[in-house]
Amino acid sequence: MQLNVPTPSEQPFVHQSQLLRAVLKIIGVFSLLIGTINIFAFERFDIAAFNFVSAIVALLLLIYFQRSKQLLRTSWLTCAAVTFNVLMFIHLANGESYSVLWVMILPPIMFFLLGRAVGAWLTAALFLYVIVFMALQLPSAEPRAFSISGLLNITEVCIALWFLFRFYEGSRESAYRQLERQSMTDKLTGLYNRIKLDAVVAEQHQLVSSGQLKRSIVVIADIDDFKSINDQLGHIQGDKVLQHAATLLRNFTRDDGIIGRWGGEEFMLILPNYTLTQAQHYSDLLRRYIADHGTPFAQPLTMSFGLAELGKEIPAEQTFIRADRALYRAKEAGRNCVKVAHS
Ligand SMILES: Nc1nc2c(ncn2[C@@H]2O[C@H](COP(=O)(O)OP(=O)(O)OP(=O)(O)O)[C@@H](O)[C@H]2O)c(=O)[nH]1
Repeated sequence: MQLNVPTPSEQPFVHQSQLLRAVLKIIGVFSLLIGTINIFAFERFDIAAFNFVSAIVALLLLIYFQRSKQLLRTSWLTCAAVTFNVLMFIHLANGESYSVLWVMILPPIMFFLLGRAVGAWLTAALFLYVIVFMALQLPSAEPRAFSISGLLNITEVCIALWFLFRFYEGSRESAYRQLERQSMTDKLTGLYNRIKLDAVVAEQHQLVSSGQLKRSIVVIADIDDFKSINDQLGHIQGDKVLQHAATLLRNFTRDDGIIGRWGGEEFMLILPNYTLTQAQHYSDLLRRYIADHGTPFAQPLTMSFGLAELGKEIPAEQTFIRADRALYRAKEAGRNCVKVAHS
């Protein structure tokens, strides 16, 4: 259950940086392709020159970003370069051959890179500009038949939008999954946190109540005399002992149950389909496994265990209370032992 999760502070930066790099690469590749088409298919060297310049600008921005890591500045420069390029292309083509369609690639780029508010204002302003520009062309416009260049523009814009949205959605989904993992992970130990444990217990309770699961046992495991470990070694080393205890718990339980950090020096293990007797035996083996390993600082490490079965009729919180009372009895009995709450 160990999860490698980036720290929350680096997460948005990673996501935005990936987006920026993808946008610059897409712009670079597209500009090269379209420039080539403009030379060989239409002999529009002026437009092709713009395309090649924008490919070079995209490459330079990519290099600049790799070196400086200036996310916001590079995002603004990218948006400015793309806007300039699209508007120049529309002007050079006099708005003909569906060239105005290219304005459609601006919203995804601006929204991705500059955020919802700035993206909304900028794209609205650019759309307005293009509508006015087209309106001014109306008096001199002649009705034209659908042309090969019009078809190409439509195709290119569709492909560009497809790539942009496909990448964006993939990147958004992976960011969401990472956030989801973070929200259920205890930062210190990498085990499930209390939020996730509450959800697991609620789900198990529901399964037991509906008869889909025969039974489920909640085990609370607490490190003995952890305060004195902290006092002797200091808080930082105390954290390492907690991490070590988490590793031992994870290594022993593997797929047998669901394990997490309940809080402080307390852990919770949920054992679906175990009887109380089986869970008691299992917990005793776990107790011995931990005592045999000690702390990484050659000190004894023991844990006490309190067990309770999730009951059909009683609320899940009552099971926590009963398991906690059993744990209390284990502490009173001298620690390093397992006690069961019998209904
Ligand atoms: N290093 C470290 N210590 C913690 C953390 N969370 C809680 N603690 C410490 O855990 C200790 C728990 O102390 P007590 O509740 O007295 O329990 P105990 O010393 O383990 O005694 P028993 O449970 O009765 O065996 C306190 O000193 C807390 O400061 C943590 O994240 N890191």
